[in-house]
Amino acid sequence: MKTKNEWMGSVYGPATQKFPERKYNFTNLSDMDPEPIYTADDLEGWDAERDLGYPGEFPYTRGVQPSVYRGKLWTMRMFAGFGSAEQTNERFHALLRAGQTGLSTAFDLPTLMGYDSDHHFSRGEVGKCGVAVSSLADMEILFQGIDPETVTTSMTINSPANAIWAMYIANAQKQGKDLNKIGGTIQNDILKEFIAQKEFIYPPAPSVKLVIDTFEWGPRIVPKWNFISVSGYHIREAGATGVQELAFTLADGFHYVEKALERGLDIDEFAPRISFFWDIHNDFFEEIAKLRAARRIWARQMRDRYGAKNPKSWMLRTHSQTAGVSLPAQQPLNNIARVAIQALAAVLGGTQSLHTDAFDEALALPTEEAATIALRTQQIIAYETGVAGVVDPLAGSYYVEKLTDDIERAAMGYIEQIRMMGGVEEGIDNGFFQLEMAEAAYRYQREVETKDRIIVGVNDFVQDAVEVPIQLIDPEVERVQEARLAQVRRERDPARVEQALADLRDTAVTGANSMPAFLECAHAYVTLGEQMDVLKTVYGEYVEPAVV
Ligand SMILES: C[C@H](C(=O)O)C(=O)SCCNC(=O)CCNC(=O)[C@H](O)C(C)(C)COP(=O)(O)OP(=O)(O)OC[C@H]1O[C@@H](n2cnc3c(N)ncnc32)[C@H](O)[C@@H]1OP(=O)(O)O
Repeated sequence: MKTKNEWMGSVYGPATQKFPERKYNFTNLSDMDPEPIYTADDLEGWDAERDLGYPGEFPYTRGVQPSVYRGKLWTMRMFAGFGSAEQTNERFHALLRAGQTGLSTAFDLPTLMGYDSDHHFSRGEVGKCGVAVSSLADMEILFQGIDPETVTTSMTINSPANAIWAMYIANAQKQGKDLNKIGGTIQNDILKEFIAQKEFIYPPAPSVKLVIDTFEWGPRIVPKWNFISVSGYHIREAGATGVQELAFTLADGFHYVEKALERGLDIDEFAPRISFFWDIHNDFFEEIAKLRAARRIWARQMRDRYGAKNPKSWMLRTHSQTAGVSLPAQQPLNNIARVAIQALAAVLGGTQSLHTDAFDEALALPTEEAATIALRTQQIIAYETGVAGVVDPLAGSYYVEKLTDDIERAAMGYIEQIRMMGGVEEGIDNGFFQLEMAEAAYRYQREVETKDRIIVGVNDFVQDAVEVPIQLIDPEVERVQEARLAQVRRERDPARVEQALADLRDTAVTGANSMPAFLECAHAYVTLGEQMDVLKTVYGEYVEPAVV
């Protein structure tokens, strides 16, 4: 048989002289330039036992479970939340009735920033991009009729994660639920807030301390809970390439591991409950290879660098979401096709949990119809295409294996660079992440503007605007929240509130684990804003330095 080079020289070369390659930018979204073809010659030095293995075994390239989707389909977990707790509770029930298999909560901006709905900073934003939760009273309504022992719930909350998690747990305790049985995830990934999304309150060091409190407390008290979802999603949405997303996110994950080890925690006690979250963009094979490379890097580093012995500590389990940033407002119905392709990549990449974006995402929060089509897209992939019937069906593809290797190598290059500069917190301080991402975003935008990269409906194949109905938020929600907060403040025990806040403040002064104090605050109906404010008196507030 000919070698690849021989074929390129004797067959491909002459053929493309006669009929030249299209003048098009074939690079993927990480600026890697694929060759026209891959063969066994590209896998020289590749070792199937070392680099691929079997599903459910180190290094987990092929998936964390031996049976992957033949055992259990990925969790269909649609991110939802708007308006009041009552309205979101209704949407949650509708999604479960439609066949969704887990819940995922979107909070409004005031909640994400640690402000109560009646704070003057919250005006105009209450219930807009998610649900408003200011105290246990809201949490009780939000999850009414949903059993925390049978439905796992994710909550996208970062700076105020400890307080919101404590409210969820307090609500379960009030219903007499067994904390050993309740499962779910809090995002709780503050590092990517400093890198990308910018929803921070305190400076990096105390913020990371609060995260490590959950690493210590979670496995002992709520053992089935994933107390972190280390997130590449927001890094990617802020302009990073796929390789940068992978590298920066894994570097964040390693940073948390190192901080937990510094605290003296046992790696095999906390690491099995670290989870991840990736953004799945348009380049189909790049995204599949990214997920495979992510599992392999995590497994290798956790075993060989950090000395974890429990195989569960080596397994990178992940949620994925189709890329919001890839869904333009122009010709929005085309986004249904984009989401289907991205979701297929997430599934072929072996995700554990998936959110599919609604086609109207660029315009507003999804309407119920748009959210249902997005869920149905997952169900079509799961039940009609056959892709869930064979484990890691792309293994052994010359291209996919080579790309997995290349992405692993490129991401490890970044991870080593970050380690050399002194770690993630140093990279935040010196603007490294921001500059790298800005450069990548600029390059991408230039490619779009010069039509070096075609986005259908945006810079080519354009047509007149198509109107679609959008979801509007009733401003009345602000009044509902104000009234409920007033009632909470009137009816709670002020002495208990005062004591709970004093105890929470003490943890910031002494460095003690804050979770017991957050839990008591939740039970005492201390509001979110009051809790965040008392910690500000010790930790201060973070002001981002200018990056030049
Ligand atoms: C963009 C937006 C914003 O900011 O605005 C956002 O951030 S939205 C962000 C939204 N984020 C999310 O929704 C995060 C979602 N994350 C998660 O659900 C989790 O962290 C996850 C990724 C680990 C997935 O957890 P999950 O419970 O859904 O799924 P798992 O795969 O862990 O499955 C549940 C249980 O079934 C077991 N299991 C699963 N598959 C198999 C199999 N084939 N054979 C045997 N057992 C299996 C698992 O070990 C586990 O058990 P056991 O538990 O006993 O091990």
